[in-house]
Amino acid sequence: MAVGVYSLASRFSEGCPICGPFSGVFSSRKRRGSGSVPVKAGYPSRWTPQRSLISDKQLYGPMYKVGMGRFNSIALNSVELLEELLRKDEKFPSRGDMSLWTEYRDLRGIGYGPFTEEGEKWYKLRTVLNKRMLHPKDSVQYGDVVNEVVSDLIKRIYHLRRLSPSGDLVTNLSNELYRFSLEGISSILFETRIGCLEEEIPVETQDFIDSIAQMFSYSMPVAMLPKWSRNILPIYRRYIDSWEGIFKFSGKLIDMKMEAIQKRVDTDQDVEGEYLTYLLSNTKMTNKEVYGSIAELLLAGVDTTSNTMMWAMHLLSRDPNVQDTLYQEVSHCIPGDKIPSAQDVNRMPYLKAVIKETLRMYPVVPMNARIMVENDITIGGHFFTKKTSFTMCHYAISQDEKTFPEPSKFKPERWLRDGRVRPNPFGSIPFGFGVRGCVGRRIAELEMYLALARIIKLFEIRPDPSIGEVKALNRTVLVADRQVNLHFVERTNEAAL
Ligand code: HEM
Repeated sequence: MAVGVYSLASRFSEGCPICGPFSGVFSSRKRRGSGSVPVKAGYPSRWTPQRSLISDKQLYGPMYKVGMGRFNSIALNSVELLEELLRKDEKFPSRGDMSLWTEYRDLRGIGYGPFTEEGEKWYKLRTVLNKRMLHPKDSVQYGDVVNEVVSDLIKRIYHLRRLSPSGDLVTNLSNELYRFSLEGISSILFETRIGCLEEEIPVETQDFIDSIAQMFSYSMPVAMLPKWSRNILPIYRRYIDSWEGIFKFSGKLIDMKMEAIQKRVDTDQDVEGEYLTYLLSNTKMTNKEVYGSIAELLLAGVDTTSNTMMWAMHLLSRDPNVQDTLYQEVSHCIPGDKIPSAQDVNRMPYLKAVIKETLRMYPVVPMNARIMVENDITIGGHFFTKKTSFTMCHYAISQDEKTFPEPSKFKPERWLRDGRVRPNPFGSIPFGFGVRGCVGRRIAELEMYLALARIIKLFEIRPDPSIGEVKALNRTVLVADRQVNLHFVERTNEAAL
């Protein structure tokens, strides 16, 4: 077995709130007769680490050490090991060191949110945040809000098509879907629209979008550079400025909501509202925690949803049969010009299967991490001391042909509950697992279902052959390696809006 050092820096994006990979040291001891854990050697040649996870498994087996300096981890690359680890998850699971994000919060006295908080405090925070968000019935209440945003997305698709020379092409779909997702999650979290789908994005909203992009792009250099360089190089200042921009924008919207609530309280009126109102009127949460949590929910909820939608449309455009089956289901369940409601989605199993299969082929979070904080642990017959960091190789695991025959084929029917044997549930867990799993799952699914159902009802989506073969890159989330354009060929007319 090869022995050497593997560069984690080229494998992970350390700004990643979900992987939390720059965390901890590991220490393993072999159990009698179990052999040692192989160490992965060499550097990947391109930024396609999710694909190299598949070849790693062939070279090193399902468990191997990856690391650089003090950043080490044990990669788990089989469904069995993944299940074993997650079934032993601790009461307060941890993904690892989040100091890159907590530093700014400490500097400004802002509370931590669900990503950055740990231990019992994290648990208490999640108890409040989960309500009105995590149960499938909770998401139903956001159906109308999401549908309003979907209507604007569809108007925008019509507008962009009209501008294109062929009359039906939408270019740079990722960018359009980013605007849709940010508008969608903001309208739920802030209970207000922020204009991302308008032709001219309002200046404050654009500054906010730029701040998010800046924060992610400066995370990497800030993590890599020594602390003493912060006063000399401008990078750290820019990184801090980006957080200022994020909190300035979200803080202003939260303050406006607080004022509105206060006015109602002062005039003895009932306080009614959606998620932010619920958080602000919840006595278990301080305002500091609301600021921290809303910002982290926003940051987690945009690229994840938008890239998944982009991959779904990309896959559908390349598979007319799947697209047609989806169209048949949607038009049967949603006759005429009716706008699908959150409840209607439950009558569309194929729609749900399309998203599930998209997330299997392109798990937007291709790797995730866990650190056993409290206890030593045995995985696959190997003993690891507490504080060991584990990397869960979701991308490779969901491409394993033992769990998913013909893994590179887009087959939504694998997920149908029509009597067939369904795959091992740990084979594809795009939203994570257990109490630390994704809090926004139901919201994300609702947004994707409602948008996709309406788009497919109105348009046949076709690929743009000029862009060539689209590959996935790991940039914290799985993104396309090029600009994706799609033809939206109209099935009916604009009156269906
Ligand atoms: C397709 C869309 C999405 C995918 C695939 C996704 C995936 C994930 C994954 C894999 C995790 C880590 C779970 C774990 O460690 O077990 C996570 C955590 C999280 N997600 Fe999502 N997510 C999506 C959308 C959203 C949305 C829309 C929101 C906000 C409303 C959101 C908020 C969060 C938060 C706050 C966490 C951290 C939870 C914690 O540490 O307690 N996500 N997500």
